[in-house]
Amino acid sequence: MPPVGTAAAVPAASTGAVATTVAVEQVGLVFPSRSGEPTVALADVSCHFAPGAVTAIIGPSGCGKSTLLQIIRGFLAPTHGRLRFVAGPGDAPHKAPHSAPHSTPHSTPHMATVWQAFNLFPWRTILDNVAFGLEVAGVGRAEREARARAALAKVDLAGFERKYPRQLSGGMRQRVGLARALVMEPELLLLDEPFGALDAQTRLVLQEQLAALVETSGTTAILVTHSIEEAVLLADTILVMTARPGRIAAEIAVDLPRPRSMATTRDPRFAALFDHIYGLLRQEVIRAMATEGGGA
Ligand SMILES: Nc1ncnc2c1ncn2[C@@H]1O[C@H](COP(=O)(O)OP(=O)(O)OP(=O)(O)O)[C@@H](O)[C@H]1O
Repeated sequence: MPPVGTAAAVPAASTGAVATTVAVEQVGLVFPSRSGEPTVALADVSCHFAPGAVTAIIGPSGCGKSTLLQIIRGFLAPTHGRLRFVAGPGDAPHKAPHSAPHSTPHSTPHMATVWQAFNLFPWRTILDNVAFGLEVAGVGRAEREARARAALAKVDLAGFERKYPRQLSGGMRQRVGLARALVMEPELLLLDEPFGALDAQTRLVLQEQLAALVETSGTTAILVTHSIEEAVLLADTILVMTARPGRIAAEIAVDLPRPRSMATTRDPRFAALFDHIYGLLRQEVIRAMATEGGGA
């Protein structure tokens, strides 16, 4: 698993993230196979990730969600199609608009990723785990420690700086993972089932915390999840993917007010969105099961 947040260009402390638009244009990816049929993971995926907004990607297992994220991260090259990144101020509905909007083409934005596996270095303290990406980028000790402390405070882990990962619960370790991504002040934050390995109660608390963090960060965020509830709670837009080969089946705007919390899940609009997405997903899951059953 690659280390998190090790890109070379690190914004200076407290400058805040510059949001990035990601345009995915007719992207396809085929995994070759030495024996048997190649796997068509993605077919002609076109979608748009708005600057400063949270976009959730949801779809049946194996439809290519993680593959799409890996392409955006630059770890996989698409077989066809292209990606475009545009730097500019965030204009997500829940964030304050900037006074002089502008945007410029951008080669590769500064990205950070939070994976389901914690991937912390067991021999480093929590502070040194969070500061790792800054250390790799050559940021001096005093600044990186100050930034790491501030990131830990954002995820309610002030006071745990000198502990080691084994001394923390799973939920706390995942918050360290989140702090490690946030400390890099990424223009693009990629979240691949970040809470998938956690128990239900811890997951609820972390979803609420993440909702609060993304509301204030201004970073463009892409969240891959299996949870409809998580998608509706966190996202401005939800992309529902088809069964493999993955395409975008629907793009759904989530117009629930922010701040959102568990109380939001009792809003009738939440239930309506949940049912709509469940209906779309159910069709795709049944289609995926039929394809697998047919041996395709
Ligand atoms: N390195 C690889 N080589 C060959 N096939 C692969 C590789 N990585 C993924 N696949 C296949 O590509 C398809 C898409 O995989 P991917 O992990 O992107 O799906 P996903 O939607 O993220 O799945 P899940 O929800 O189960 O995590 C699957 O059929 C998977 O088996």
